[in-house]
Amino acid sequence: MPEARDRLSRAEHPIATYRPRLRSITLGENAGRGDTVFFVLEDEPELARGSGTPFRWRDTMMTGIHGTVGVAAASAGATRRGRGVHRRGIPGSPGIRQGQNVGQENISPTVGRGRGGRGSVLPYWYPRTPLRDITSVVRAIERRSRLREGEGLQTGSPILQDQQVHYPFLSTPGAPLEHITCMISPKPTIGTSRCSASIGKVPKLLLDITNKDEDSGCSTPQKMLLNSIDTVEKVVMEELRKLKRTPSARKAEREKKPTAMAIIIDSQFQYLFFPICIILVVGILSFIKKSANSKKNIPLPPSPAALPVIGHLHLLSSTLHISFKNLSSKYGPFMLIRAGATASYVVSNGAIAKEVFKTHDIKFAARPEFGSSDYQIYKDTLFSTLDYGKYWIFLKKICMMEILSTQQINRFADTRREEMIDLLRIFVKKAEEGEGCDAGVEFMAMTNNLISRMTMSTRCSTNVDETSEIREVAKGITRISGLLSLGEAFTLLKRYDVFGAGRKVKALLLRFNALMDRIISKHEMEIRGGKREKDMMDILLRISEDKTSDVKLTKAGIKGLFLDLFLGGTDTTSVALQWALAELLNHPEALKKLQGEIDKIVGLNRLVEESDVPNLPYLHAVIKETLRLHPSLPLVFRKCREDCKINGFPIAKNSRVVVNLYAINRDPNAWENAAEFVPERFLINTINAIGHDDPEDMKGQNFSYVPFGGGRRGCPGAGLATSVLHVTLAGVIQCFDWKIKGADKVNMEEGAGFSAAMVHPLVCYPILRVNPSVIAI
Ligand code: HEM
Repeated sequence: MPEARDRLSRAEHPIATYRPRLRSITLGENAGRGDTVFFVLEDEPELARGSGTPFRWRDTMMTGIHGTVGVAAASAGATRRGRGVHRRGIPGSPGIRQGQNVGQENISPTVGRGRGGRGSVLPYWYPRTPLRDITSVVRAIERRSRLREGEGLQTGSPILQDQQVHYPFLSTPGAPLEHITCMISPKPTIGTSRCSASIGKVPKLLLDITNKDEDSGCSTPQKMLLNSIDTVEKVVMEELRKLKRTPSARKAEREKKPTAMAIIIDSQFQYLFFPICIILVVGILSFIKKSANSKKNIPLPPSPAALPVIGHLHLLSSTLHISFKNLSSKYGPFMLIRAGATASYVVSNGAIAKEVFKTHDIKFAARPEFGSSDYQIYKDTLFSTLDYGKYWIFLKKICMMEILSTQQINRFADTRREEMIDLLRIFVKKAEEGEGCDAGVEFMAMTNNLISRMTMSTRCSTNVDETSEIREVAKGITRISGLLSLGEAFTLLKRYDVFGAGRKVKALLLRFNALMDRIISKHEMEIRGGKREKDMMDILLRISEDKTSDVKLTKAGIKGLFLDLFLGGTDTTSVALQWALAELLNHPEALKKLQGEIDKIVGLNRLVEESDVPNLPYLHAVIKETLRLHPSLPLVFRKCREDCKINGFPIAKNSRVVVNLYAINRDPNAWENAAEFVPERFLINTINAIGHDDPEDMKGQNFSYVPFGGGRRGCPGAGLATSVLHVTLAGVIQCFDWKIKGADKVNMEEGAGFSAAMVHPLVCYPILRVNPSVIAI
């Protein structure tokens, strides 16, 4: 109201002003008996005869309907100040022409500034827009009355046929006018069952207002009029809102809108239609299963509030281990997390990890099925994913007694040294050229060469055809496995390989298969030619020929084991080296301390050797602290083989358990300043919770420190990995000072994927600090 009321400056009674032009009309069935009376304002004859009415009908949507109608004395049933039904209902309708001021249709075109000036038929304070609405209503009433007189019956609104007014909330053009007519009619019209009898209260209200206006002398007439308009507006808008909710209005709205289904089917996303349906079905099934479980009163560990279908997926980021850790600080060290249809018990402290790795070791000695399994041509031979059973035990024995035994690792000490020297030479070259290098890339090349040489006596850099192809395959598999985890989340969805990741893995594995066939035949030929046993392939081929063994190692078995050695042994070790160097660069005092220790024990005149490593406790501490903060495989997946209890909660057979090594290694209840890089914590010369002097502490016997997992399925490559890590880092620190490229600190952001690598490449400058002749074989 402020605008209209601000305009009030002089008292003038509207009824007195317009009485000469008022004409009364009666409506409804009782027309003639004076039941419902309306006052209609007629055009002033001299203006009506002119080129246009002063009401500017031609400028509004009511163009061409001029004639008798003006304003009912009490402004029946319309809104004021331009907020009327027409304008609100029809954005951009032709009713308001461009350039025409909104809410000004009552102003005579002859009056420049309007408002009660000469030539205006309305007092200056009169509200501007309701006129059209009121007029259309009154015309409707008039036509209805005329029709009744002519036909005796009314079956619909005559206004519908000629006015074609569109309203946003009803699809039928003009329907609201019909409803307004109904509102104004004191009794429902015969034959129009659509209007409720209850909405006929508006006319009575209007009459009350009219009478009150005439009688009352308590306020200025302008205020009375505006108050009346307020009241009428409220009632009419309320009635319109009710009409909007009628079944017919809703039905019309529904017919107007396309369904979500139609949108999906018509759109470019139609290929997502079936996956979405499947996801929904899976979600519903898992929900039913969950509620069935809760009805059975099976106690469940704490769990965040889940969403239908996706469960807790919305709480998980691509760095899953960090999301789990954050959730565990809220929901405790043993929680239930659902990703789509897959539920996992997540373990985040050493005490519960001990139950999985030690107390119930054999019950958790299996791996859950992964999304990739259906596309895994090695699914029955891959050591790391095989179910616990006779064949897995047989392969584990081969790993621990033959290819990854301490004896075998020692046999390859020279190979490790050669590969380390090659790496250091690359850094010398960079130092001489003053160039920066991506240390991560160089570490990766080195571990690849090392594994290739140990497994099949070939190097990536010298045998481009074979080993670089293996490297490419291994990298591809690791990368795509991230995609597979989505199908994994929706267990049923993986069958459909929605994202095509399964097919890509299969293609890579077929490449690997062909490559391995070539390498195996080459080795077989060499063995037939009397070559002595040199590498892991020779060992495995010998075992495969063993007729006395009750389990046979097939060619497929050899390939599966090799794939595991490549997948498990390259990324993990190079990523750990990268983190170790990055932490040392961010902690120069630790770097200096390590250099001091190596200088003291080894000096600057010879290159550090594996035999020096036991005398370098700070080096051990640095590697341990690195693996504590950055375990290369931060999550360990296990499947429960028998019903059992963990942390007091019953765990059903086939349940999936995820041990979050990352969270355990950073548990603030087990570690002081858990997130800080403090290698000294491993130097304390007493048996403490961490067990520094416990030689088993890297083998998963101390369950607050589990970088290699634990129990039967713990990492079989831990011995090899630690040998490589110690001597390589020692050489890199002994021979060079390091500067970070372009910043004071290395960005330590952790990336997604199985091997928690650094997000940003570790680009740094080596500065030689030993005589280059030291770096020689
Ligand atoms: C820093 C280096 C490494 C780290 C941090 C690491 C960590 C791990 C972890 C956490 C597991 C899962 C253990 C569990 O389920 O409890 C694992 C499994 C495995 N690792 Fe490693 N690993 C490393 C290096 C290696 C190397 C060098 C090899 C072999 C050349 C290797 C071969 C394997 C294999 C074959 C498995 C599967 C064992 C099974 O399923 O029974 N790893 N590793």
